[in-house]
Amino acid sequence: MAPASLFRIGARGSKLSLAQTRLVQAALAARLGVEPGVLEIVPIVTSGDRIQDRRLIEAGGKGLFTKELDEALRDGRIDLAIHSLKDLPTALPDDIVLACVPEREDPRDAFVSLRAKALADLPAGAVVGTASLRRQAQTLFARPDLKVTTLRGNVDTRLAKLEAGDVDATFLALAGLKRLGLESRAASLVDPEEAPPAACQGALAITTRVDDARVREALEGFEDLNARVEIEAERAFLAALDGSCRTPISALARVSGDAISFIGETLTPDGKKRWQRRESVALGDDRVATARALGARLGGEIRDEAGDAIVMDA
Ligand SMILES: NCc1[nH]cc(CCC(=O)O)c1CC(=O)O
Repeated sequence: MAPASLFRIGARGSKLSLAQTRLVQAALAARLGVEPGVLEIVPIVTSGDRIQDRRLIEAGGKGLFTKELDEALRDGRIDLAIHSLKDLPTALPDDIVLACVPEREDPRDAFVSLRAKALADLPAGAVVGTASLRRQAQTLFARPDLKVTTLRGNVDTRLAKLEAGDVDATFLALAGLKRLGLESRAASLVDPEEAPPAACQGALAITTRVDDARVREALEGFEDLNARVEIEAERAFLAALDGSCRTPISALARVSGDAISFIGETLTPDGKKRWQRRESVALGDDRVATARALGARLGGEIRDEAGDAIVMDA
């Protein structure tokens, strides 16, 4: 007889999403002292997965990957939803809450290439493929002599295209490679001081209904407070910059003891201009409030400084 379901966990059905959802399932089951099987995984197809036309994805923004999960929470088809935090919009619907941020995986980008150990080693004119506007801009900022092109698809597809020689190099989140057991594909790791990753990279989000006390209670103690503090700083930075999908934005906060250090930047898509801030402050008693204030202030400073230069036309 199948065990009774305690909670149903919704997530996108992609390989990476299911891999990270299984990790959460195992860790949460261990924390609650139950068999993993009673936390049932329910794959949910999102508009972002269905729509093949990139322009529609850009028009709909990040919400295209979360709307169906929010609806499944509302309908009671699932009790909690797992997201990559970097794909979660900064503003959530009023009835949905970011209930828990589990332990964060390594936030760094991996440089992946069969031709070079690092970006600096690529020959002039080499082609770096990535669908990420941020990675394109950072590449051109560091190496204006390279070519950038879009490289789409899931992690497997992108690695296959690299192997087929479509591009000379790409960047992938190390966290995703690790969760898929593909860490060995990383030729090197990007130093966040040189090119910070996407805000919230490597972190996962567990969302639920605001009024679901049973789930919120079960998630208490599963949160990693340092990860929460870091992502709150990074999301506040994003929100202050009004991160449209068309603005390359990077942000990384790291908590160490009572201090938080933050590095964040935005660039023009052609990589010709970059606005960057870095700062460390003491966290004090209200760690989340301090982190949010820091991210919001630094994001606001960059917004004021860059002004129209970062409001891109389509
Ligand atoms: N943009 C897609 C995406 N969203 C989350 C991850 C995995 C890493 C993470 O959890 O931050 C990836 C793949 C990538 O950027 O290489």
